[in-house]
Amino acid sequence: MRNKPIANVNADLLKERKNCSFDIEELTNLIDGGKNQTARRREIENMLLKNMPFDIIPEECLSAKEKYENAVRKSVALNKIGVELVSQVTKAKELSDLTLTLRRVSDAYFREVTPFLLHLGMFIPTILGQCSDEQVAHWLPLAMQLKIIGTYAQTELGHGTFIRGLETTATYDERTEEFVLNSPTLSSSKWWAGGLGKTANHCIVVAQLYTKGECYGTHPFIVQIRDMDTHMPLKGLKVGEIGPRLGFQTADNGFLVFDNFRIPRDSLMMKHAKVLKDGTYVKIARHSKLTYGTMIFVRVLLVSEMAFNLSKAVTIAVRYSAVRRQSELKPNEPEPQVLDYLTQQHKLFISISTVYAFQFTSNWLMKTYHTVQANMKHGNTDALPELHALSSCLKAICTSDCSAAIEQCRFACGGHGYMISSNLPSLYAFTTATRTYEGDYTVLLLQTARFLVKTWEQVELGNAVTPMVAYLARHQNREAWDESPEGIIRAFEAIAAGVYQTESVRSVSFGQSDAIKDVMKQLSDLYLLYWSLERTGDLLTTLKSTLGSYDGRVYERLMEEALKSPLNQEPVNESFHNEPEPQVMDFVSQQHKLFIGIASYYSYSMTALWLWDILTKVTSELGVGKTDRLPESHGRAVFMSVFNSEMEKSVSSLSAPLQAVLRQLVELYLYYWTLEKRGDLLLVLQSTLGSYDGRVYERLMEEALKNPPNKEPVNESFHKYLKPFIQGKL
Ligand SMILES: CC/C=C\C/C=C\C/C=C\C/C=C\CC/C=C/C(=O)SCCNC(=O)CCNC(=O)[C@H](O)C(C)(C)COP(=O)(O)OP(=O)(O)OC[C@H]1O[C@@H](n2cnc3c(N)ncnc32)[C@H](O)[C@@H]1OP(=O)(O)O
Ligand SMILES: Cc1cc2nc3c(=O)[nH]c(=O)nc-3n(C[C@H](O)[C@H](O)[C@H](O)COP(=O)(O)OP(=O)(O)OC[C@H]3O[C@@H](n4cnc5c(N)ncnc54)[C@H](O)[C@@H]3O)c2cc1C
Repeated sequence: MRNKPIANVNADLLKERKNCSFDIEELTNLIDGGKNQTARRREIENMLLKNMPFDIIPEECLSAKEKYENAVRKSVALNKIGVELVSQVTKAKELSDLTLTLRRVSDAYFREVTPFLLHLGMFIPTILGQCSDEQVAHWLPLAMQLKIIGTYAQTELGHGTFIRGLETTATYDERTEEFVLNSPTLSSSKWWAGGLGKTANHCIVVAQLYTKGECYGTHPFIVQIRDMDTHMPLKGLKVGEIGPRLGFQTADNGFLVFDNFRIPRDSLMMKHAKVLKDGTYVKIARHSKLTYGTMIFVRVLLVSEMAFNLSKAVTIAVRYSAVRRQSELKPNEPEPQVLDYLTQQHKLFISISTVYAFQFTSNWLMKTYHTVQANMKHGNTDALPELHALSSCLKAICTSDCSAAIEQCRFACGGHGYMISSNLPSLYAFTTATRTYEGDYTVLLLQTARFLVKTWEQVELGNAVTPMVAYLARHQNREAWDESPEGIIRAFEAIAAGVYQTESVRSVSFGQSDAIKDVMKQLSDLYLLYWSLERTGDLLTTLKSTLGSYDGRVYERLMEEALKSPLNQEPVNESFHNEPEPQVMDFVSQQHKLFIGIASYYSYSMTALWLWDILTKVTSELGVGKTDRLPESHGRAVFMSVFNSEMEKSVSSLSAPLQAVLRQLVELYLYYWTLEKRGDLLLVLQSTLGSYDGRVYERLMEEALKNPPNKEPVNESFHKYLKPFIQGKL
C-alpha cells in the first residue's frame, strides 16, 4: 500500500511534502489514466516487487560476465511473472497497460537493462507489424510465452542510418525453396542488436532480397540462430558480443555473420511482400516504407520512455535537494536546503515541466499512431508520411532534451550525483544512447525538414495540407514568417508546444481539482516560457533589422532607432559629472581577444626571422614544387618552440620589466594554444574509431573477439536459468 507513513523520514523532506498545494493521489490518478488504473498498477507492482531477486553484490561491482549472468537471473524471475500475467489478459488495452507497467517496474530489477529488451521492444512488435496473419499465428504465441527469444538485427558495421545501403544478402534458391543468407564483406556484419550476443535464439534479420537475379531492396526475415537445446550457434553463423560500451552493459549487444546460411522460404516476413515458391516476387504494400514500421513504433514509445527516465532523474534530484544543506547565507543560522536556491530551482523545475510535456505529448502521439495504423489496415496510407515526420522529430528532440536534462539533474546533486549508486550516471548512459539509436538525432530532424519543405511547396501552390501543418498556410505573410531553416525549426517547436498546451489542458479539464489545474498550468507555462527564452532568436518574426528591411529605408530606420536609445533621452549623461565609464580595454574578454593577437605578432616575427635563415636550405633540399603544406599542428609546434627559444636569446639584453612582459607573452601563446588544441594533443587516442590507419571495422571486430563473453560459445546462465525457463521447468 502506498502513502503509508514511513518511519525515520528526513524532516526536511516531510516538511516539503506537507507544503504540497494539491492532493498527490489525484495527480497520480491523472498520470495513470484513472483511479482503477492506479490500483491495478500498484497490484502488479506489489506482486513483482515481492518476488524480486535481490543483488548480493551491487550490479556495478561485478565483472562484465557476472553482470550479464546476474541480469539473466533477474530477467528470468521477472519474465516468469510477466508471462503468467500476460496469459490472464483478454483485452488489447489491458495488455498495453500491463506491458507498460512491466516495463516500468523492470527498472527496479535492473540498474542497467534486461537482455530481453529487444525481444519485448522490437522482436514482438516486428512480428505483429511485418508478418502475414498465418505467420503471426505461428510466431506470436511462441514469442509471447518466451518459448523463443528474439532480437532485431538491422544495423551493420558499415551502415546504420542508411538502411538502403545494408549489404547482407538473402538470395532465393527456388530449387530448395530456401533463402541463402550471406555477409559478403566485413562491413556487412550485423552489429549492435541487443540480446544477440549471448541470449537470443531467434533474430529478425534485415537483408537485401534477391530473386531471379534481381534485387528488391531490404526486407525483414525471421531466423533461428541457436540450437534450441544446446544453445550453440547454428552452422554457417558467427555470433558474439560486441564488447564494453557506455551503457547497455547487460543488454549483450551482438554481432552476426552469415556464410551461406540457409533458411526456409517462409522466413521472409510476408505482410508487405511475398516470394512465391517459383521465386516470383509479389509486392503487397501500398507504401514502399512499410517495412520500416517497427522503427516508427519504437520512436513513438521512446517519447514515453524519456518522460519516465527523466521523471526518475528529477525525482532523485529534487528529493536530494530537499535533504542537502550547503553554504552559510547568514552567520549562525542553519545552512539552507539547496532546493531553496533559485539557481537550483532553475536546474530542476524545467525538468519537471519537461516530464509532463513529454508524457502528455506521448499519450497523444500513441493515440495518433494507433489511428494511423487502423487506417492503414483499410489500405489508407495517406497519414504515414506525417506520422513518420512527427515521430522522427519528437523522438529526436525528446531524447536529446532528456539526456541534457538528466545531466542537469546530476549537476544538481553535486559530487554525489557522480556516484553510480545515485543511479544518475546509468540513467544518463541509457538515455544518451537513445539520441543515436532508432535513428540518429540529426538524420531524423532532416527527415522532418524534408516533410516540411514538401508541405511548404503544397502551401505555396495553394493546396490543402493536414491540420497539423495548416499553420504554414496561416503564416504566408512574409512579415511574420520566413522559410529559412530556423523558421522551419521554430514552426515545428511551435507544434510540439501546441500539442503539449492543448493536451495538458484537455487532460486536466474534467474532474480534477483547481489545485491540480493550477499546478499543471504553471508547469505548462514554465515549459513554454523556458523554450521561448531559450529560442528567442528563432521566435523573432521579422528580421528585426534596420539594414535588411523590406522597404530599404535603411538610413531613416537607423536614425529612428538611434533616437529611441535611452542615452538620448537626456542631453547630458550623469557620467559627465560623475566617474567615467570603464574603458573596453578593462574587460577581460576584450583582453582575451587582444593579448593573444599581440603574443601571436611576436611569435610570427621571431619565427619569420628564424625561418628566413633556413628557408633556402629547405627549398633546395625538397624542391619548391614538392613541399606539401605543413600540417597545422606541426606549424604550431614550430611557432611555439621558435618563439620560446628566440625570445630567450633576444631578451637577455633587455631591461628586467620588459623581459618579464615578453616572457608572459610566450607563456600566454603556449597556454592559449594548448587549451585551444587540447584534442590534437592527446597522443594516445586508444580508440577503435580514431586509429591512424582507419581500419575501423577490422579493429571493432578484433576487439569484440577479445571480449571475455566470447571465449565460451554458450554462457552457463543458459543451462542454469534460460533453458529451464524456456522449457517451463523453472
Ligand atoms: C513494451 C515495450 C517494452 C520495452 C520498451 C522499452 C523501450 C523502447 C523499446 C525498444 C527500444 C529498446 C532498444 C532499442 C535498441 C535500438 C534499436 C535500433 O536502433 S534498431 C535500428 C534502427 N535504425 C534506424 O532507425 C535507422 C535510421 N534510418 C532510417 O530510418 C532511414 O534509413 C532513413 C529514414 C534515414 C532514410 O531512409 P531511406 O530509405 O534512405 O529513405 P529516403 O531518405 O530516401 O526517403 C524516401 C522517402 O521515404 C520516406 N520515409 C523514410 N522513412 C520512412 C518511414 N519510416 N515511414 C514512412 N516514410 C518514410 C522519406 O521521408 C521520403 O519521403 P519523400 O520521398 O520525401 O516523400
Ligand atoms: C545502445 C545501442 C543499441 C542499439 N541497438 C540496436 C539494435 O538492437 N538493432 C539494430 O539494428 N541497431 C541497433 N543500434 C544501432 C543504431 O540504430 C545505429 O547506431 C543508429 O541508427 C545510427 O546509425 P550509425 O551508427 O550508422 O550512425 P551514422 O549514420 O554513421 O552516424 C554518424 C554521424 O553521421 C551523421 N550522418 C549520417 N547520415 C547523415 C545524413 N544523411 N545527413 C547528415 N548527417 C548524417 C550522423 O548525424 C552522425 O553524426 C544500436 C545502437 C546503440 C548505440
